[in-house]
Amino acid sequence: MPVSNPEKMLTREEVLTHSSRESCWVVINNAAYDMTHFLDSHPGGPGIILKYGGRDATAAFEPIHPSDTLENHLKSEYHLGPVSGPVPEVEEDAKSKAPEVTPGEKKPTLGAIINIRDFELAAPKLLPPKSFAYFKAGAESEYTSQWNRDSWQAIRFRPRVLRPIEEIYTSTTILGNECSVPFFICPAGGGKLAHPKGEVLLTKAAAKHGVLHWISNVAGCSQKEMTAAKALGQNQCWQIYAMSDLAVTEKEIKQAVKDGFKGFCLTVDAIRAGKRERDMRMELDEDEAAIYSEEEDESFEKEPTVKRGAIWSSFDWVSFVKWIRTMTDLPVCVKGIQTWEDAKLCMEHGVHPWLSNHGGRQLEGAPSAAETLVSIRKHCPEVFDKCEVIADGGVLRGTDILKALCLGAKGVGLGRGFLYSLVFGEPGVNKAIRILKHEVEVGMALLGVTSIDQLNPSYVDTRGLAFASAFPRAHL
Ligand SMILES: Cc1cc2nc3c(=O)[nH]c(=O)nc-3n(C[C@H](O)[C@H](O)[C@H](O)COP(=O)(O)O)c2cc1C
Repeated sequence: MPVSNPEKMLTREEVLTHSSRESCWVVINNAAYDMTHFLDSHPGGPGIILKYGGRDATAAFEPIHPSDTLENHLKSEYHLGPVSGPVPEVEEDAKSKAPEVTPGEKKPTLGAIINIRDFELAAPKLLPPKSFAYFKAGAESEYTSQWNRDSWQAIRFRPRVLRPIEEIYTSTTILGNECSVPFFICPAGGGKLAHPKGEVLLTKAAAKHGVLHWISNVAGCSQKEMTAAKALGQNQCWQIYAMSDLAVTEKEIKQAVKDGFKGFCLTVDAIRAGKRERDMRMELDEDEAAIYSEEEDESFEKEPTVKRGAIWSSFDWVSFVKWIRTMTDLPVCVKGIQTWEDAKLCMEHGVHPWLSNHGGRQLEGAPSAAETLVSIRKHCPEVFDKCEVIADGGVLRGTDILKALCLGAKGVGLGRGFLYSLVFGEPGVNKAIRILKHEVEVGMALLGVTSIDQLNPSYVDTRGLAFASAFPRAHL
């Protein structure tokens, strides 16, 4: 039962007694919250809240929840009020702590990073294993996330020589937004697992370099914080997971329009959470597991790895477009297009195809964006004229970006690359952008082009893609 007088200062002793399924309170930033009625609605499951029952959960709560989460999702009667003294925290396991430096070992430094893969190699030495696993995880055996990378490599260039190359221009537009480079920051949740300030640092670095930032509606920072972090004239776009409570999503979209966001995408490849086993193993927690007896073990009955609320899965092409067009005339992408047939449907419905398999985190065995680009070119090349095709997945290099552009992509996104760079804060993201821009420039010069609009399919040979796809490399 919620306490009757929310103004009353709660005592530490009182809070400590509410640690069961029947009455579960947690303390966040010195205020107590009654979670009892929210336990079964929590997207991450009840176990994790019960673990913090009667305890201070601030350290576990803050990295994964926007600052307005409690205000938005927990009824005000369950906001119990301030607690008079410190409440004990739960001792975190080693998987939740940043690794200690062993004698003789050096922590990776930003100065030593020379490519995007270096950020990935540095991240597990700086991040708690759970956080790294969340970023790195792909679905099931992770061959799709690996295949995303391999498929860019399977494409070869056809460089042209003896062309005068003086200045190189990397600027372009993506959905009408001026961008200094043809790559952008993909929407991704979990930024605060990389850095306490989270996605606001991504947006600051993006502003500094004229890079488009596409912000996730399940980012660790709230919509308000992301808007506040926006520089004057900066282009930000908003990614939508249509949540099962559509009214919440509608409110966000309307707010994003008001706040001057420049475009939207609906992510459609995640109506269920992919089975990310790397992540699941990290989440296995003996304390949580002990809360249930063997008979009560309900794992695999519900979504096992979901970290967000349930998704509205009843849209079809017509109802989605009708719905979004009641709220905005801005450019809209459908993120998660994996076949030429669906790319064509995007064209027919006046939206843009975003070729993505969610970084291999959703359907194991899904095609890479490189493959989908090739099949659109073969079956319905008119899509490239009528729409702006966006691509992401497995991009590590400026040359990967150029290959996608040669095949018709207008903008190329990176998810993990920027999350790993965020481990070094804003300077890390700045460096990632500079590295990619440098690689794009060098690649363009060596290909024999001086501006992005000169890139076309004659600069690539995609024959190797079909052979390479026959031999995927699984990692788990
Ligand atoms: C940790 C993580 C969180 C992500 N969160 C979202 C998200 O909230 N919304 C979304 O549309 N895509 C999300 N994605 C997918 C990315 O937008 C993008 O499609 C993918 O990361 C591209 O592949 P890459 O990581 O190999 O670059 C996420 C990806 C990662 C790795």
